[in-house]
Amino acid sequence: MGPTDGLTSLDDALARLLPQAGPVAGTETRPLRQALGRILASDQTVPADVPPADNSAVDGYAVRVADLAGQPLPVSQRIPAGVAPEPLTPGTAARIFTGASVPDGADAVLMQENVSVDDAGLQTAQQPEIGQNIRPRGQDLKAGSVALPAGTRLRPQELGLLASLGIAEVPVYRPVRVAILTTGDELVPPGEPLPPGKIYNTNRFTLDALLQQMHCDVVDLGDVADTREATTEALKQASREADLILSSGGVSVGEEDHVRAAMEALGDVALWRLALKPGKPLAFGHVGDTPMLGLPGNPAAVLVTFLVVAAPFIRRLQGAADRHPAYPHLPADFTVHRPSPRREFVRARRVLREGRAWIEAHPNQSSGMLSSACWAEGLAVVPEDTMVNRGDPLTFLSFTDLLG
Ligand SMILES: Nc1nc2c(c(=O)[nH]1)N[C@H]1C(S)=C(S)[C@@H](COP(=O)(O)OP(=O)(O)OC[C@H]3O[C@@H](n4cnc5c(N)ncnc54)[C@H](O)[C@@H]3O)O[C@H]1N2
Ligand code: MOO
Repeated sequence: MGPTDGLTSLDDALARLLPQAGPVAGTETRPLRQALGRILASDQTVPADVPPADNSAVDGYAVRVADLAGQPLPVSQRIPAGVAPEPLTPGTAARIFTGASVPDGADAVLMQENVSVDDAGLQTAQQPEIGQNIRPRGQDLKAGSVALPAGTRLRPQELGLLASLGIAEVPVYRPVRVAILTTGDELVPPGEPLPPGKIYNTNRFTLDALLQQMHCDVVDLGDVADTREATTEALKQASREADLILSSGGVSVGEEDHVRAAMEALGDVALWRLALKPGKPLAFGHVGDTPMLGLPGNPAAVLVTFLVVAAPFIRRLQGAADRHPAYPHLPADFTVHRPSPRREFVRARRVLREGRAWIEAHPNQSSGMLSSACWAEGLAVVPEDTMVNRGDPLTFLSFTDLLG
């Protein structure tokens, strides 16, 4: 078999994999301050109009527009924010402040910069429209409507919106538990001396941090020796404790690559080898009933396969609604002369040149290299079997977009 024969396209792989991930069973109620990043488990309806009353958008004077024919208008009341006003006495104006309730009978608010006020009352040359500078009751949200549907990820603005409804705690899905195991006899934990032939374990830290950013609970099974027995034991433990298992390394074709064989023996390997660069040897299957993604060992392949395969899978386990973001297409400031049958995710960043944004690719795309991922702010997508000339538009996925 040639190096690209029998590879599954990324789109086919995702189409097979994602429907297998449904929301985890189990919800919990969280106070707003402890709900950041979590996924709403039920629709949140609006209990009462927001804002609850017509209120002023400016500091100034509330008037009835028709009364302006009889200027000057005496100032009959003062309405700071937080006070319930009296109805506006006909033929008068009310001093009012931003956010304060507009009195019944008033139909516009004049900015204080546009009026003069003396002992006789208020005068203005303005001809306000009806409703000017009034934020109407229910402008933000109407009672009974759905403010946020189930499946919404709670960002700072959603938490603020829930507070504006008077909601103090929300039902959210429980965190997804993801087990990580890193395999390889060459691995040494950082902080220890490095004997000849060894390298520091990189992927354990990248994966742990990616999962933290996705608000998952991490079950860290640590470094697993390159033996069938150790791998089997670790996978069994992972399947008992986690909703998803992520491993790094040991999925390629060498005889030291035990992960795929152990996975097959304990469950199944439904998919192996994707038309993806980096990340070709990725394996998907199950250990018992627990889904598992066996990511390749190369550190940049771990990052890319997590972002493009594991992250969408995790979002579904979390109960997050599907997203269909329109990613920007930007001209490439690089070339690809040799088309590849694997879709390539190129470590890249945006640069301003000639008055517009271009995608600059790191010159070294080795999948063993993380320094290019640190230089980058995202991934440019080079489609399968495609040459790239300078200026050709490519999709740019920022790391932030991919983790959202
Ligand atoms: N004959 C073939 N060899 C390889 C193929 C192939 O198709 N035929 N594919 C290559 C590709 S592409 C990749 S990617 C790697 C993936 O192999 P594995 O997933 O089995 O990973 P390992 O062999 O265990 O490790 C690969 C590489 O990554 C380093 N590594 C592993 N874990 C860590 C870690 N936690 N921290 C830092 N670095 C790690 C490991 O030392 C290796 O250098 O296979 C190619 N070979
Ligand atoms: O698919 Mo591998 O991840 O290129 O190095």
